[in-house]
Amino acid sequence: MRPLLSWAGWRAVLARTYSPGPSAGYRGASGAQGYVRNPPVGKCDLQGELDRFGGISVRLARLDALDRLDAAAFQKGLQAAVQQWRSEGRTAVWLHIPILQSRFIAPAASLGFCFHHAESDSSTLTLWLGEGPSRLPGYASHQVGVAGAVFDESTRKILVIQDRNKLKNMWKFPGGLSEPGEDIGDTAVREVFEETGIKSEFRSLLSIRQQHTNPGAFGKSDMYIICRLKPYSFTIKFCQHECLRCEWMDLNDLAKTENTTPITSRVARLLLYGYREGFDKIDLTVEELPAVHTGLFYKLYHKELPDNYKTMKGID
Ligand SMILES: NC(=O)C1=CN([C@@H]2O[C@H](COP(=O)(O)OP(=O)(O)OC[C@H]3O[C@@H](n4cnc5c(N)ncnc54)[C@H](O)[C@@H]3O)[C@@H](O)[C@H]2O)C=CC1
Ligand SMILES: [Mg+2]
Repeated sequence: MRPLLSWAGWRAVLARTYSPGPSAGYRGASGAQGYVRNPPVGKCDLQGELDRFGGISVRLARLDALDRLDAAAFQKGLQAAVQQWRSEGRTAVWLHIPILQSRFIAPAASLGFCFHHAESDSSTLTLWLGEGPSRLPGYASHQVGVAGAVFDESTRKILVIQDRNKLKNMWKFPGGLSEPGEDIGDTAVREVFEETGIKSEFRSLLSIRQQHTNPGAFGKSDMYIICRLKPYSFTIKFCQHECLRCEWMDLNDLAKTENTTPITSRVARLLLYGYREGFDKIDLTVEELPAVHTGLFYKLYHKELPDNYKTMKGID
């Protein structure tokens, strides 16, 4: 068996942090902005990253000798490293721990580290070193659910389901949770298809509900967004796992029935208003725009803006 890495060796490794250089370019999950890939440091190649807010990001997965390190040696080394970072004026430490190295969580916690977030295969702990209370941003605060109000203008019918897993069965729109990285409209179309077999396309965003300490969101806040969709198939083949019933219902009936949730009732009435007075009265439409700093694109939802206002041509 190879010997465990000594405290002195671990301290030397951990205490070595790096400053961003001109070739910085990597953006870490912790929000790390500048980063330089460093030359290997002996057997333990610590990738210490300094972010643009003066915090240090330590990824234990990048340490060569991790398997040979015991929790007590880690704690001593981390304590010494924190002391050094503090003396260097660092603002915070982000500690990324692979799930199989979770034995390092308790020693870090005993030094004041707290959980910031966890993904399926790793956890991230933080320690604020700066002045006053922590200014580190929290992790995701909401779960996002999206439903599709699939409305067929030619028949005035709307697609509704009753959820199999609810104690009280009320009519509601098919929908479900958004996948990471999924556009709102795509979630609505996917969920509607999975739950009802109906194919549809996105038209607009109709409403957003925000609810805090939601039991279905693990006590976090829930954002529930309802989209207007246009159907292009009509034969229902509903999911037996999730739905008890599914049907095309007259929009007037849905707007008047008591056997529905308040949010479904309100959106049915909103749709009826849009159907009679023009959907432009109720629709938030979407446009893709480029992000200035990242070169990425995003979707912006708002009431339709006349072209002359988009270009500001002829507007004083
Ligand atoms: N006011 C309304 O009309 C309602 C709105 N919502 C909103 O819809 C969104 C969620 O939609 P859903 O249709 O519930 O999600 P979903 O369609 O993504 O998933 C629901 C399915 O996930 C599975 N599932 C969920 N929790 C589970 C657990 N703990 N164990 C095992 N299986 C589980 C079940 O198969 C369940 O049928 C949320 O944003 C929520 O607030 C949900 C219900 C009613
Ligand atoms: Mg669902």
